[in-house]
Amino acid sequence: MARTTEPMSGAFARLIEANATDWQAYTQHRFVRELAEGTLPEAAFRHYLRQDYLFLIQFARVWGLAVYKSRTLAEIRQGLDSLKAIVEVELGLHVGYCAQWGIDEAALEDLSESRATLAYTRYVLDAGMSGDLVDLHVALAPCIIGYGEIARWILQQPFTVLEGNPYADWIAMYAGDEYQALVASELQWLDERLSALDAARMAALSNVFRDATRLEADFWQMGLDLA
Ligand SMILES: Cc1ncc(C[n+]2csc(CCO)c2C)c(N)n1
Repeated sequence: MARTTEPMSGAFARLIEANATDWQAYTQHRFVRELAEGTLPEAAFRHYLRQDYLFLIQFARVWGLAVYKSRTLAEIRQGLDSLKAIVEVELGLHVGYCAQWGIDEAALEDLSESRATLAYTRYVLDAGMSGDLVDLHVALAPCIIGYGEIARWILQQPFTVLEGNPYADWIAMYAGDEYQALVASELQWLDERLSALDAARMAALSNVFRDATRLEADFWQMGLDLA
């Protein structure tokens, strides 16, 4: 597991700096702290897991949109690989993980989307539809890069308890090398694209990043509120 955090220094880091308060409210949310301590009510986590299943289905559509918004074969492949990863691997893992928490597949099929799930997923889809591939990736950054940072942050906190923590598997998955490598490659993709943009374009993207970050924080809050 990754135990150190290299401070980000590329163009993407400027989006975080410009939205530091929202970013911290998301990445250090009470849900995240209680997950780290192992004190999060299990009902909150179960609710989060159920809605996350619906979230992942919408994110498969987001990667389908990324394929459509691509300009090069390399970009199409990248979108397709992510789409296949969600549909063929991540959703299956999620269903298996939910089963460990006593949530069976039939219960997942029966769910309706909460307002927080609707707002966040449709926001990302709209950012991609009304913008270009960079808008789409910036809207995805709180999800992909945020979860990586959250897992690394958790491992550094003095209040974090991994032994006997019912959420230890969840933390280990996002702190693990495989997921952290995905975060690093997304960060590199964004740094390359963002470094070529002017201030006005960066300001517009900063708003997309801020909105998506707030909607991620609302997703945590949804878990706490319905517990
Ligand atoms: C609310 C919420 N936000 C982020 C993730 C993490 N996540 C979801 S899909 C994906 C990969 C994108 O291709 C990642 C990293 C989550 N599970 N739930």
